[in-house]
Amino acid sequence: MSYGAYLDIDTLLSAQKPLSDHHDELLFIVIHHVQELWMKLIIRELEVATACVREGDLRPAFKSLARVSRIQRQLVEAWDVLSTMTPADYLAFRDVLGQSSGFQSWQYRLMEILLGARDEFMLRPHAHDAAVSARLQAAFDAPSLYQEALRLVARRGIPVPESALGANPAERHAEDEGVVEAWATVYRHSTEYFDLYELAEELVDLEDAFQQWRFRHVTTVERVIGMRTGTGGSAGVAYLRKALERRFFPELWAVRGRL
Ligand code: HEM
Ligand SMILES: N[C@@H](CC(=O)c1ccccc1NC=O)C(=O)O
Repeated sequence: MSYGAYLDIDTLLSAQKPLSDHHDELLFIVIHHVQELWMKLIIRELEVATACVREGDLRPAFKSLARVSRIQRQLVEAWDVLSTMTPADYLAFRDVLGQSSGFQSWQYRLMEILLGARDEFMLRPHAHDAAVSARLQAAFDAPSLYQEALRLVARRGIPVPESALGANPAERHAEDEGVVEAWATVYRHSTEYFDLYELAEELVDLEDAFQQWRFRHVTTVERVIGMRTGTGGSAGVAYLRKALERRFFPELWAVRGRL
């Protein structure tokens, strides 16, 4: 066994296939590949963390979530490299992208779904791919990390509204006053519920970093293509700004104003 054989480096390094001769297209491809690889690991850790929370086994869940946080730092930092690409550098090869777009990143959607996002539009771009669709749909129909956290809170004897516990996990979770109250109990009695309190803070860290990623994405997009519409057919910057308003754990943010 050699380094190259074990890591299948030839496959890895043959996957960057620029369609133009423009210098920055390789950078554009590498950044996406790096981000997709990190997303692959995040998905695994989120699946493990969700299963652990379901079992009430928080120690390994914290280990996974700590790893997710560190990977997220890498994802956020990666924008710095891409922001060295000027509008002219990007526009030189943008045409070769056709109608392809980040909308079609199934791993990104899976991360959002595992965390608790539930929007039918997320599944549509993947309808043509049976394997991917099945994986997204399975996550969509299963309790999210957040739902498992709320179920654990309820099992500890803190009242959580039945609707938020997810009789139907595929239903969209809207901000719920009763859930804010449940988290307020955890935060007010943090010595009694220390592990739940720690879990809540880990989730806030995770959403904080996710928002930072979205913010750096939209800022990079604005500096590179301004207010142009996206190749995926959206309004571009305006759409991405709207996505910044989507929260996975709305009550964990709301509770901070109530303590
Ligand atoms: C110059 C670089 C980039 C530009 C100009 C850009 C532009 C855009 C635009 C305009 C959209 C909205 C969809 C559309 O209409 O096309 C979008 C969505 C998206 N992009 Fe990028 N992007 C860039 C780099 C990246 C990178 C490096 C990633 C990392 C994987 C990424 C991932 C995504 C994802 C996941 C979405 C969907 C977001 C959502 O629906 O909330 N993009 N991008
Ligand atoms: N939506 C971008 C294109 C784009 O960024 C993109 C195209 C193909 C593969 C990945 C992409 N990255 C993220 O959206 C644009 O409108 O320029």
